Amino acid sequence: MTLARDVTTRVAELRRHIAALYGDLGRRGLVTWATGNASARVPDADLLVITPLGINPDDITPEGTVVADLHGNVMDAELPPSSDVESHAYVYRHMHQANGIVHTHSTYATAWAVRNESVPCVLTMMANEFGGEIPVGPFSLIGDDSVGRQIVEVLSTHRSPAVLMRNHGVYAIGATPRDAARVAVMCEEAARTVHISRQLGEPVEISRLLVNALHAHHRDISGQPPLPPPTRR
Ligand SMILES: O=C(CO)[C@@H](O)[C@@H](O)COP(=O)(O)O
Repeated sequence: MTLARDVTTRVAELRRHIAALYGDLGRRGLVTWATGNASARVPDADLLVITPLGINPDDITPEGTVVADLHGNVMDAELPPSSDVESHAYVYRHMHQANGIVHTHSTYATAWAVRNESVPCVLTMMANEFGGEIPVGPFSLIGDDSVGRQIVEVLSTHRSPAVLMRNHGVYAIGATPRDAARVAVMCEEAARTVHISRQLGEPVEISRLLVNALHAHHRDISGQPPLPPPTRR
């Protein structure tokens, strides 16, 4: 594959960034051995950079990441791509503000996914970050774009930038790969706290009005624009 020099530079930067970010997810305990993946859109190039198949975060290197097009076709790689490459590509094609995706099987969030239960919005940090509940998507087979289709479908009716895929794990979307990683960390934090709260009794809800006010205020002070609804193509 021959890329323009500026695209080559961007790809090299994103390869380093995705390798570092995935290593960090491992050190935080969000990805254990090879139970997740991460990707970045390459700006203005219809390409993405994604972690390779079955990689332990301790072992990832920039050279080991995979460059693919936005249909999941591998363009440059030493290793096979993540089995989710077509799903990440589908999300980038349909959510134009998404520039990073992180997938984890983090324990508490995945426990909610196994129960097919959304995490209710009962924390101010959830209102800030997710603008409501963290929804659950349906069971989807892995290996093609099925998971991506469901991510786009579910997130089109929620403000949350994360979705729990039933019997599977977390997919977090961000305006940058680092934002997606932050969303994945927040998702696990929320799932853990709400789970522990439920062991003590029934969590007290936050009204929709207050959730809206908190979310709007957070957007104003953080400068994070909301991800616009997905477009269907
Ligand atoms: O969730 C699953 C399998 O259950 C996969 O997405 C996960 O293990 C990561 O797979 P990849 O190593 O990215 O192919």
